[in-house]
Amino acid sequence: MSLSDDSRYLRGGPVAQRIIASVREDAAIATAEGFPAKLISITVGDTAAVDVYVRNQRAKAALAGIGFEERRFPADITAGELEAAIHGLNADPRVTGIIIQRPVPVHIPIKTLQAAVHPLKDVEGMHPASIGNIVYNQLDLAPCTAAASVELLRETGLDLKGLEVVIVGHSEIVGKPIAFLLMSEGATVTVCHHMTRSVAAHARRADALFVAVGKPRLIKADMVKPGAAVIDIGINAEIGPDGESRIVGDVDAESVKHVASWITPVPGGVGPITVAILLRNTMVALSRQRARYQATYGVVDKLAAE
Ligand SMILES: Nc1nc(=O)c2c([nH]1)NC[C@@H]1CN(c3ccc(C(=O)N[C@@H](CCC(=O)O)C(=O)O)cc3)C=[N+]21
Repeated sequence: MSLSDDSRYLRGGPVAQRIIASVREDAAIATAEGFPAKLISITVGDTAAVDVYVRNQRAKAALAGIGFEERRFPADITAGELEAAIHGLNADPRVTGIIIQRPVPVHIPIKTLQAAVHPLKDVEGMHPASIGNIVYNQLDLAPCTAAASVELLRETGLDLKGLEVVIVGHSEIVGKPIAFLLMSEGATVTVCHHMTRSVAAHARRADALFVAVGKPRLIKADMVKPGAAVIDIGINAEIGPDGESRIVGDVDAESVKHVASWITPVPGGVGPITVAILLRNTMVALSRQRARYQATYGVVDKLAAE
């Protein structure tokens, strides 16, 4: 059976399309009510992985009926100048959401930038106040890649309650939020990282294995439990046998597909859903902003009318 039509492949495209269709309906209603959604992307310097992501954001935002603007800043900008730009966007009522594309140059502390975005405009869920929500089981706006990976696991139909999940990689933006999302769903979660003694020993116990470390083909067939679901979040650029640049994940799909019951292709797996979730988060941010506006000024309007 060929790779592409093998039913063990969990493909992200159809899931992304479903999410975008629903976002499109919400965005059309909000626009008709006078609240068009607008997403601002902030890029600092040049990175290939960011270019792919931003290109897809622009295309899918257009499909969904969400405004999209890219602000590019040179790599030698200061943190203070960037913060000032973010404060300007926070204050602009036409701006619904702000995403700061990672990575940023080393002289800029990403945490400071993340914290500068107003929590109501934080469409990535990476502000310390937003990421706290997922600890409290409030899951409607979670970091995009993490939420996308969990959506793809849902496609298996596996019951998440009590599921043995192992996550390889404990980054703030992927591994840690996946752990919290799945704990909220009742899964039993193990998180492995660079100090874990035997990643293989943990990985082999997993009913669902998530991998987000950025090492091509790290996960081989002998690290996977027969029948497991393997969610590959890696995005690594490498030169293929034809001399062309290509994207590969962290899982050795060729060997793992003979052991796992489900695996996610790269590209075409988690990536497309990540973009769709970003747009969904933008609509969640918009409704929170409208609710805040109503709570603040609705009272004033009512008093004025009396
Ligand atoms: N603040 C921040 N948040 C991120 O989530 C973030 C980031 N910065 N910086 C860059 C990485 C990378 N990333 C991608 C997401 C989707 C695709 C994507 O759409 N991939 C498609 C298309 C690939 C293609 O067109 O070649 C796929 O995998 O099928 C790619 C890359 C998010 N990241």
